[in-house]
Amino acid sequence: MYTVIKRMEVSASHRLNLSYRSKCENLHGHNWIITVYCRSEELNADGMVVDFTHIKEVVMGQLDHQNLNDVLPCNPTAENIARWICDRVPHCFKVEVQESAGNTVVYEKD
Ligand SMILES: Nc1nc2c(c(=O)[nH]1)N=C([C@H](O)[C@H](O)COP(=O)(O)OP(=O)(O)OP(=O)(O)O)CN2
Ligand SMILES: [Zn+2]
Repeated sequence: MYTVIKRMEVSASHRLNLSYRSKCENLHGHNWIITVYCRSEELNADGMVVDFTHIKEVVMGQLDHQNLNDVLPCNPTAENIARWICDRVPHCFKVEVQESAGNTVVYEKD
């Protein structure tokens, strides 16, 4: 079994739509540290599970320096960001989204 791990820093903005009053309803930014895990028993013809560059294109290409409310079709919480990435990267089984030093979400496929 091979595991590819790609870590990236995404600078972006968001505002959360919440059912309670919160400062997070206001537009603000984070430097999210995003770690993507991909796993496969087999390598492709290029000898890879998935190219690091492809993972970067999916994540950075679509999220970096964007307003995540304009990109995700749902509330851009760390949980939804993690799921959104996992659904788009080939062979991805886990995504960690660290919003700040003390706040991290992990999404894993069943
Ligand atoms: N489960 C989640 N909780 C919260 C999320 C989230 O995505 N998932 N997101 C937010 C907001 O993005 C908010 O901007 C977080 O702001 P922050 O200042 O980091 O939050 P805290 O004050 O709780 O963090 P400290 O590290 O304690 O300063 C809020 N919640
Ligand atoms: Zn936030």
